[in-house]
Amino acid sequence: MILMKDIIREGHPTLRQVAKEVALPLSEEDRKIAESLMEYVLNSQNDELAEKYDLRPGIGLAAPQINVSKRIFAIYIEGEDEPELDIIAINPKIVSHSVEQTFLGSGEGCLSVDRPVEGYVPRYARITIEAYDLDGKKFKKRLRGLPAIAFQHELDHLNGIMFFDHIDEKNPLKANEFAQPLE
Ligand SMILES: OCN(O)CCCc1ccccc1
Ligand code: NI
Repeated sequence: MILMKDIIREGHPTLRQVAKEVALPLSEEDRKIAESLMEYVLNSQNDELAEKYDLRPGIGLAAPQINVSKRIFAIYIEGEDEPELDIIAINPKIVSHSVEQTFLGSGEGCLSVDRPVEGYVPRYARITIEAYDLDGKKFKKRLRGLPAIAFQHELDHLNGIMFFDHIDEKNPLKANEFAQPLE
């Protein structure tokens, strides 16, 4: 299982690389990588396991964060009756997006960043995405809210982008006129 010691931190060059597309159907090795990312995300949201293994909670994890420069990530966001988003995404793409932007009022963090970085991270408010699942089957989703933000945060990792790259240096808490905070 993935532990915090397996997660590389800012300064590690792999976090700034553009990750490689993955061959389909998935090799056994790539399938195990994808499953281990989701296993970490779920474990980290389980209070008992997170405490037992000293895991920092995260709603997503991308392969580059365990020093695997491949276009794979996992996201799990709990919901009322069912998860808001529960995906393993292989070779993910944003195929269209709103002009309108959004941002988390509390800013963003990252398992690969061991410090708080203040500031709004502007994201597209609504996105249409395409990706492949573990079985190599293509799927398409329309996302908004936290699922849309999380998808963009993880996709950034596959392109060597960190959340703080989007924060306005001069005025970190400036939200441009298009951006509506996500309540
Ligand atoms: O890349 C995964 N990660 O570092 C865990 C946190 C993900 C995250 C996603 C959206 C907004 C805030 C934090
Ligand atoms: Ni991150």
